[in-house]
Amino acid sequence: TLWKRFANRPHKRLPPGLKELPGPKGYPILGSVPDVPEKNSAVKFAEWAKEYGPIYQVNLAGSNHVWISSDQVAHDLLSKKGAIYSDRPHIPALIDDNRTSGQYLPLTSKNGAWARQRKFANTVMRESENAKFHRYPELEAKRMLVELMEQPSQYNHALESFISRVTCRLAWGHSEANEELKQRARELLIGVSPTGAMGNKLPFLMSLPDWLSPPKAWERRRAKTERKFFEIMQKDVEHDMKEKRAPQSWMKTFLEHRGSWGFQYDMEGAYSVGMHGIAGALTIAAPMQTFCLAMCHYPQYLPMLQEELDRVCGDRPPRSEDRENLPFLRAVIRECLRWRPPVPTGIPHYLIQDDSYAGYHIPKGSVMHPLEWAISRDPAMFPDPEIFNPLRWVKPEFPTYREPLSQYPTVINCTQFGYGRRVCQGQGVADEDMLIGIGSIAWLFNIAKKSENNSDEACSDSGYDSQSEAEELDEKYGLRRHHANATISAEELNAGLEKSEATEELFYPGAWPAADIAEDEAHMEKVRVKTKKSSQDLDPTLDYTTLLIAKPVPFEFDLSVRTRYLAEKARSLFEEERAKGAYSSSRAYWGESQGQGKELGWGKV
Ligand code: HEM
Repeated sequence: TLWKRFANRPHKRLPPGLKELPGPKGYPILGSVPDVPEKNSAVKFAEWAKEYGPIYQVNLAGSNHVWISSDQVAHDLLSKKGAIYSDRPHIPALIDDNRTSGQYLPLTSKNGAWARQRKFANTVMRESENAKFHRYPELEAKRMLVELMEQPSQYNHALESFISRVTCRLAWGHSEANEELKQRARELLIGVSPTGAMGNKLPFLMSLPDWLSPPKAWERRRAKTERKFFEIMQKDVEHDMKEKRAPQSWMKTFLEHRGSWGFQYDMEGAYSVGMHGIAGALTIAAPMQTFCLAMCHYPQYLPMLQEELDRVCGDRPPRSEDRENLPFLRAVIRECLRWRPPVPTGIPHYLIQDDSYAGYHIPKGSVMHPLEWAISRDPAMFPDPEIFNPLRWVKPEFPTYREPLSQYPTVINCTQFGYGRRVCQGQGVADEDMLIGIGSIAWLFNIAKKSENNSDEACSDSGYDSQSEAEELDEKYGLRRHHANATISAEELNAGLEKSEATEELFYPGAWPAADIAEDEAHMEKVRVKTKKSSQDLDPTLDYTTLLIAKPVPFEFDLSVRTRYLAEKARSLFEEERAKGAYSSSRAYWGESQGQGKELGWGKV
């Protein structure tokens, strides 16, 4: 009986007529924990889906986890049966119970706090969307471009700052707290990730006194610092409102109608705004970094993107109004989300009563994972799913093509934002940030794999008057130059694929490519074999971080301005805003060394 108690199925008694979900057997007590790698665990769960089907269960240290790898099944359960599938599982590493504390909307169970905070969030999101997000993304994109020109090797820092400054402005009206927000986001991500805080791997650590359990002490300091930070941010906006100088923000909207949200405890508004700040800062930089990675490995698409941006935007970076005229930019962004989903294992839902599906029993208490990694690789919907191919969204022969192209492709309502009642509330923000952020980068820069051949070739259309002037200016600005390819070589067109499959040279710009990469079955077989083999040898396009939100591990690549003219244009746009006092520097909230060794401050990450 002891064996049975710890064996790999929490519910052995099945309701009549129903079968048990298939799944790996696992080991006593630990279940399948030893079989799940920390790196790319989503790939492992997707491999199991090939073996056990689109819905299967896995025992992980005694709790039942159900993995869904089909959009249809995810909709049938998580959306259509939202009444019983919309709670959240318990996260052991947090000191306050995430399901009931009302501190973090994405982690709260379906209760009163969730309902009122979601309503509040809907209002503020709609309000900022209608105001084109107060142009904060466009303003911060100008700063990001200059930072990228100054220090291209710090690209991930510049991208994350862009996102966190925009989110900071949206949440509290200014960008001063951007470094603090990034740190709050990092620490919370560690706290909630199964591969992060020790308390999630060994929950008993959270029942010990703090002095005996460093992970618990770490979490207590994190939670206290976060609370204090949210409190300071709210007070600052209150103060600015009194002085009549508060820019538009979610916090300002909250305070203007303070009594009308139905919030029930003192800090509920502060947490609600703060949580949205954190959610924004956490997520959007991931697809932006994926974009850089994809452009290195599939270089055939950047010239197409630049042709579109040049045609539509000319000598300025993209603006919100350009959206409908930039279908290829939207296709590239949509493909970044599909190819490397920012939340590859999905954010789990929790089942509150026994259920059944297609003759299978799904026990109450199951943790339900919509496995984004697998859902976005369904070969019927996404032919050759391992390949980054934005054309699948803009060429009619692909199943994902949809008209009108002024609206589609769009990231809005895509599976990467989840399912049913818990669907992501920041989709509009993410959509805008990615359009402006990724569009601005592609407008100004060439991105290429680090290589000696392609870094310093002279370029006739660069806008430099002479080679020596170009070199002088590059030196002054610390820039590297790279010219846009007018002709895509067969090698580039087939980047990431087998060499033997080279297609003929293709001239661009002018039209969508005439030739598709990967046409015949034999070719695809090779691609698949290569993908599989290289994932074992750690394919560089699979080198992602292991926390719940996955970003490419920082990598080296060539980031170089396309022309001097554009570089100068970008600089003058930035200078114009700077002269108006638009950009403040970051503020340190906890004194020296960000409060190391003190009661409040940055925890070790
Ligand atoms: C590329 C960017 C983003 C991705 C991929 C993403 C993805 C997700 C996913 C998968 C969920 C869970 C849905 C479910 O449970 O079925 C979620 C929930 C949520 N997201 Fe996002 N998100 C992104 C950006 C944002 C931003 C910018 C914000 C806020 C400004 C935000 C706020 C939220 C909130 C509040 C929830 C919780 C909704 C609830 O539980 O009821 N997200 N997001």
